Amino acid sequence: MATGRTHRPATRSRGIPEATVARLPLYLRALTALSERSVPTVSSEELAAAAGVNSAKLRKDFSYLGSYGTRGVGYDVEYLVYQISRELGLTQDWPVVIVGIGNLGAALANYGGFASRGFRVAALIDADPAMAGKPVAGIPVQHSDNLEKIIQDNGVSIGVIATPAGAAQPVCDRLVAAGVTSILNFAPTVLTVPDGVDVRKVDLSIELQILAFHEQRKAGEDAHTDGTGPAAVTREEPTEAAASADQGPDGDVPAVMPA
Ligand SMILES: NC(=O)c1ccc[n+]([C@@H]2O[C@H](COP(=O)([O-])OP(=O)(O)OC[C@H]3O[C@@H](n4cnc5c(N)ncnc54)[C@H](O)[C@@H]3O)[C@@H](O)[C@H]2O)c1
Repeated sequence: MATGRTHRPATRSRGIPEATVARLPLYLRALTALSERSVPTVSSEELAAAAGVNSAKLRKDFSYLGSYGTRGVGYDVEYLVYQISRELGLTQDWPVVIVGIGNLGAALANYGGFASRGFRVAALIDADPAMAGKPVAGIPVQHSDNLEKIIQDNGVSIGVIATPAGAAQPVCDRLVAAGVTSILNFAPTVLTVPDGVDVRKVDLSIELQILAFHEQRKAGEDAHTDGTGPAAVTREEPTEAAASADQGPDGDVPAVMPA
C-alpha cells in the first residue's frame, strides 16, 4: 500500500544535488545542439548562456561530474554529452508505458522526442474497452486489465500517467505494485508513493497561473508608474503564490516538478 513520501531528499545517494540533476538536461540540450553543429569545444560562459544558467552555477554543477574543462579551451562538447548522458542514465534504453490514452496520452505517444532521448514507448494502456487494439502512434492500445503483465513483460520502470485525476492514484498504486519505480504524473492530483519511488509532476496550468501572476504584477507596476492606477504590488512584496513557488533549475519555476 502506498504511504507517505512523494519525492526524494535534495541530495541523491551519489552526492549530486537534486538541483544539479535538474539542470543536467538543460546542459545536455544545449550541448546536443552544439554537437549537431560539429562545435568541438565550448566555454562555460557560452554554454551557460545557451542553457539559460548562470556560469558559476554551471562550473559548480560540472565539478560534481568531475569535469573541469581546460583553461583557455573550455569543455569538450562530445565528452560532456557522453558524461551527462551517462549520469542521467540515458546511455541505456528506458521502456516507458503511458496510461490513459486520451487527448494528452495520444499526444505524448506521438511525440518523437522521447526515442531520441533514450525513452522507448513500450506500451499504451487505457481502461476504455473500445480503445483496446486500436493503434496510436503505431502502437496498439492495451486494456488496463493487463497492466501488471504489460509492465512485467516489458521490464518497465517508468510510467506516465495521463488519466483523469480520480483514476491517477489507483493507477499509480497498480504501476508501483507491478514494479514501476518512477512516475511522471500529468493528472492534476498529488500522488502518494512508497519509499524508493520517484514522482515528477507536470502541470502546465500551474505554469500559466504563475505567468498570470507576473502579468498582473507588471500591469500593476505600469499603472503605478504612470500614476493612473492603484498602488502596484512591488517586486519587494511577493504575494503568497510567488513566495511558495518552487524554484526551478535556474531560479525559474520548472514545468516539471517534484510531486
Ligand atoms: N499536466 C498538464 O499540463 C496537463 C495538460 C492537459 C491535461 N492534463 C491532464 O491529463 C489527464 C488527461 O487529459 P486528457 O485531456 O487526455 O483526458 P481524456 O479524457 O481525453 O483522456 C483520459 C483517458 O484516460 C483513460 N482512463 C480513465 N481511467 C483510466 C484508468 N483507470 N486506467 C487507464 N486509463 C484510464 C480514459 O479512457 C481516457 O482515454 C487529465 O487528468 C488532465 O487534467 C494535464
